[in-house]
Amino acid sequence: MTPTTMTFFERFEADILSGKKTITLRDEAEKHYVPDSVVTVSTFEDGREFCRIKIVSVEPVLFDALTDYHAAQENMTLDELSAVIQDIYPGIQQLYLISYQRVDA
Ligand SMILES: CC(=O)Nc1cc[nH]c(=O)n1
Repeated sequence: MTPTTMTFFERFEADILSGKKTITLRDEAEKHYVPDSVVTVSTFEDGREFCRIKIVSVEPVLFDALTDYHAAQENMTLDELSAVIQDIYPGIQQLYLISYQRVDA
């Protein structure tokens, strides 16, 4: 079934709303998003809905293959992105790069 919701940590909300963060890296459990589908986005902490996004693409990427380009799309340095991903997904190599566009409400 096509997922219709996605959660983000509250600390990412401003970057998503401003268009500075245009990708998210997720694990195996969240690889089933479908390009062109529209997803309601809410905060992980309290489930507050704050926007909708259209999924552009879903591609596998290894943690060790992350680059400055990926980091820029997350509005981070590569060191910051690596630390964030290691914190959220400790020890995971296989990630899924989900690219998205904000959809007007
Ligand atoms: C809630 C949650 O897992 N949020 C994540 C995980 C990875 N990247 C991201 O932007 N947000």
